[in-house]
Amino acid sequence: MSFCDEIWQDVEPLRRSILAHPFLAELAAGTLPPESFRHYIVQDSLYLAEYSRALALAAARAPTAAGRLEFSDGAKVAVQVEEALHQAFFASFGVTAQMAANSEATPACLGYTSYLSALAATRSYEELIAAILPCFWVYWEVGCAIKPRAAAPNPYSAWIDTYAAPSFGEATARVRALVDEAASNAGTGTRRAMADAFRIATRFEWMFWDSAYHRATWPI
Ligand SMILES: Cc1ncc(CN)c(N)n1
Repeated sequence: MSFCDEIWQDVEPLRRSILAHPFLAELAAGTLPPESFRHYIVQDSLYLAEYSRALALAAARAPTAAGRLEFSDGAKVAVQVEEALHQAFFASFGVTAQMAANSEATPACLGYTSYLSALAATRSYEELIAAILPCFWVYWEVGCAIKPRAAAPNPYSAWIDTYAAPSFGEATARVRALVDEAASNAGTGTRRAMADAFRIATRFEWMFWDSAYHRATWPI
């Protein structure tokens, strides 16, 4: 079993909770309240700006050319491709540039991005890329799970299609291979830290959808 297979199995209960989350169930059914999706898409745009920085830092620290290429390309895609998706949703869900610019990151969004930034600043390349992986892999799993049962027509079909696209699956497989390669050269302590980082980032994925579903704000 590869390292990635092990850490994927380790987060099985979290993945089950993600797949069962009402945000995703209602998104698949096309019944998710537009306010919840608007909340998600604005927060996701804040998230992706920071995620792209984490990818750029991973690219800078990657020991191989394959890693530098993959993560620098990912940094570009996070800004260009996913932002284009967001802009299309902003237009159809009535979010103006001004509204997006004035939005503050929620605790879930800031927690996730700050965690990635902290790893990039103070931990190993191995831990950083393990924390980067759920953003690919969890979305790929969600996209593939939702697509066959999604209602049609569905106001969220562009979102579903993006994360069920074969090209997204291929990018996920390439990042997984980089994580496996890093783990195969790492000692026990680093591998344990990588598994922890992967689990924490997967938890943040659940929290991100949950926060959008409840349209969370700061409690004070
Ligand atoms: C929070 C989050 N995680 C993952 C993805 C997919 N790149 C995303 N758009 N947003």
